[in-house]
Amino acid sequence: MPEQRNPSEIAREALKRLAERHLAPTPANYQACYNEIANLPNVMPFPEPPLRQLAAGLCPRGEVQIAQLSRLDAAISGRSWQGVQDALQAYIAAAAPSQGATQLPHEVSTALLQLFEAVFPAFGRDDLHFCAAVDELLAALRVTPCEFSRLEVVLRNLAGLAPYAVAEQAEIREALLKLLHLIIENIGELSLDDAWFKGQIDGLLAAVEPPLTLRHLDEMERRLRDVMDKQSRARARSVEAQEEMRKMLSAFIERLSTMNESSSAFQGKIEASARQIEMVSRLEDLAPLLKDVVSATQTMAEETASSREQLRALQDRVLATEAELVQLHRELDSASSLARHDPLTDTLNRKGLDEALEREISAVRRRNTPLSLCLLDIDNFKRLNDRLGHEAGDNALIHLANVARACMRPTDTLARYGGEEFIILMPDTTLEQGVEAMVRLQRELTKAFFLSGRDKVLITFSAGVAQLVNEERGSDAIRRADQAMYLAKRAGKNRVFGA
Ligand SMILES: Nc1nc2c(ncn2[C@@H]2O[C@H](COP(=O)(O)OP(=O)(O)OP(=O)(O)O)[C@@H](O)[C@H]2O)c(=O)[nH]1
Repeated sequence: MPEQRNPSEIAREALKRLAERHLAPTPANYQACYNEIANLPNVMPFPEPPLRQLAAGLCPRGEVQIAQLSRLDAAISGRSWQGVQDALQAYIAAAAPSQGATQLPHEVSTALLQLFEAVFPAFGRDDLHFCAAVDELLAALRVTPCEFSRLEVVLRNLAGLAPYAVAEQAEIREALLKLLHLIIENIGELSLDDAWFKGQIDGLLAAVEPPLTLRHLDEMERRLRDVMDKQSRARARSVEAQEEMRKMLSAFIERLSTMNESSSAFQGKIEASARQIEMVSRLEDLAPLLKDVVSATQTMAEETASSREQLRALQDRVLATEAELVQLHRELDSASSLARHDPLTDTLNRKGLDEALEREISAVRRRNTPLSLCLLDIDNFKRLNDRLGHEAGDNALIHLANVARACMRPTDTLARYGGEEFIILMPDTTLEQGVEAMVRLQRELTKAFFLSGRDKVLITFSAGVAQLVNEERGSDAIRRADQAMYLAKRAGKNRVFGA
């Protein structure tokens, strides 16, 4: 039977053993020596505090690691070594894929799934093989865990089909554009006699040239609507006018035939009376015959007068309809003012600007990007008009619009706001960038002289630029730009001020 020793002796002995073995005097080492001397099983105390410290130092990435960390917490609380070991192994396995890993981390497969689900609808569902391969890929990504080997197979399959699907989409786009060209040209052919139509059609054809942006397409749709609107109004009115003319013509013909009938009846009556007169021998027999002739002549004269009257009324109506048609043509020709384009400079007019501004504002609010707008006013334009004539003034406006168009971004919009005032909408542009863009336009204008006959004329402008602020209405931003432009004029003209 082993000798029973008291705890204070064991404690002293344990201290001596620590010193003999040159062990660090930690509680764990002391406990181990004590147990050894006392013949107790050497149970390691559960190191909860350091394990908690370790757990607190871990930075989990992704749902799997977060789950394993709470498993580790639970294992520490339950003082389970096995639990701690399992949780740590799983935590490490869920880290970024190392060489030899066979599964895609969950967060990566989820992100890929979201990306592909957003991108693939753009390819349409025309190509059945491609669609099947896409569905396979999405299904593989939806499986948790997502195996690399499976993913590789479906990706290879999809990569083989993708170039054909992309090429097909490009071909479809090109074919649609060709079709659109054809339709527009055809509309143009039908309306070649009208200069307004011709201008709109040319604009439309220019708009369908690549690069094709949503703005281009939107612009094209609006122009096409103008053309269609004008055509349908013209067609409706000319059908009506034709109908009126047709009715008038048939009334005219009817009238002529009645006149003809009554004059043949008159002729017959006169001839009969003449024969009877030849046969008459007594004067008293002649009197009633003459009376008949006089009354037939009177009736004829009355009918002729009324026919003349009716024909004159008909003629007046024809003339009125003709005048109405001329007026209609005039109205239709000025329809461009109702449309969205300024006929002189081919920039947007006020109506077009309002629509474009609304469109841009809702786009910047959706995308949370900046929008700047510039109001520019040509300097001393009255003097230019007075010196060189109104036509030269018009050409100067066209020149400015052309130079502005050439140095603006394709996404910018140019509109004629008033006589010699223009507005430029600049999406994705801050106030600073907007001011820079306008200074650039000023520089371009000094290089691109306006030629009036043989005179080189330098056109300058003053401008105010405003960046749309939160919830601000377009009209308020224009007002701010206008005030800044006014200050630029006051400061000596040929300047750009930010609002
Ligand atoms: N040729 C031409 N002139 C126009 C047109 N629209 C407006 N104008 C003229 O532009 C001139 C503008 O004159 P003002 O408003 O005094 O401005 P300004 O002479 O440019 O003077 P500042 O703005 O102070 O530099 C007027 O004479 C208008 O008749 C147009 O379509 N064609």
